[in-house]
Amino acid sequence: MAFPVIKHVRAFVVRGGGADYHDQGDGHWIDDHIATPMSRYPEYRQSRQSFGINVLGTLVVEIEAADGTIGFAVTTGGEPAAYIVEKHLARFLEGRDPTEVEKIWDQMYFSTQYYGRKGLVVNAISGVDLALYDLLGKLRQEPVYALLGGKVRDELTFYATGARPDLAKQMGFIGGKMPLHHGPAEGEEGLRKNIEELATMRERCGEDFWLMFDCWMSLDLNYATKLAHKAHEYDLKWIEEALSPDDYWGYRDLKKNAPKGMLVTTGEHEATRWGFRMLLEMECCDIIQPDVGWCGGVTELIKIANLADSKGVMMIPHGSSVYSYHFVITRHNSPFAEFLMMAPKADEVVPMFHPQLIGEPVPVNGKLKLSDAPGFGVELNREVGLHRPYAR
Ligand SMILES: C[C@H](O)[C@H](O)[C@@H](O)[C@@H](O)C(=O)O
Ligand SMILES: [Mg+2]
Repeated sequence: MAFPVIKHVRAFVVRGGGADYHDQGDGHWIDDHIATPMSRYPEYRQSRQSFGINVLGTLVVEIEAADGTIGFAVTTGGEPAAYIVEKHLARFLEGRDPTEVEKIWDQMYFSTQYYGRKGLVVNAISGVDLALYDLLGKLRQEPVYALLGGKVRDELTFYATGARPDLAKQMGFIGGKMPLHHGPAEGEEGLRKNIEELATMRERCGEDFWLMFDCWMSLDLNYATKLAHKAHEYDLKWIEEALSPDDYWGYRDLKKNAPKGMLVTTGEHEATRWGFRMLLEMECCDIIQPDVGWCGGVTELIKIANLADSKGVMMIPHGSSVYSYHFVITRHNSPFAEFLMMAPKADEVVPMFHPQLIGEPVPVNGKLKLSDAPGFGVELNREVGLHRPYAR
């Protein structure tokens, strides 16, 4: 079966929520005194937007085939990522057979290795790779999960990330991951407040509901160890991304220090098979959490997930809407998925990448059956104000 060649690659930017889901309005739980590496500076402690967590905005990648079929994807990256797509990556796609996914990925990665390897450049590569999978699904008239080997279960089961695990339990989620609000700079008082918040949620949620802390890279090994042991009293299921993504040695030690039965997780700011090989071979964590829009896309996540599977480590992608759902449903070592509560008070289920994806599915009672619509099963909302800063 011959496929139409790729004619155009276009990169757009969009502001206001969507794939850059930290780009929210005032009063949102996701920007309310959450501990970060910048919390050591009091002026940057209350709001992550104050230090620029939302500076990039959303990157939209569109890939148009010669027959007019368009695949697209959204991720975090904004104008700098759009520049990389238009000025550097597009040359490896335009005029090419869209089924050459591995060769295209290889050329995108190794042509940018001298200035990329992780972060923004791999976000851009991920956006292109996701758009290519969406295009392939539309050309083959198959959902992406069918391109990845098919479903291993009928539906997805979710935990919820947000400030209100008690409400998440009422909505049918299997667990609630809370943002950690106080880091080492706030001393013993901050540590006490963290534990008090956990104790309150344990009281409201009962014994069996999963509760987790998301520490967003904010801690040091000693603080993380103390937090884990104090939280063990309230049956914290996992402590997430406690340390810097570069501190593989610290994660190795935290996994040894953590109470028996508590999971150590990380990976959302890690990238490529090589980064995750380091986490796995140094035995840094019990669950890896790559974001498919940041780690290299589907093509790279296949390699990452298989590495984890070979070591008996769960791979639960960081919340990335349909882009992770289509992957998770095909993997035995991904038994559940993350859903990020994007309602400002975390009190209702709204589409994670709202308003960018038309037809974006959401869990109902904590579960979701994916449709068999082609590609990732969503369409781009062209009313969101697409801007193409580096049109060619
Ligand atoms: C809730 C966390 O602080 C982040 O905002 C969240 O995006 C990420 O860490 C997650 O695991 O969902
Ligand atoms: Mg996280």
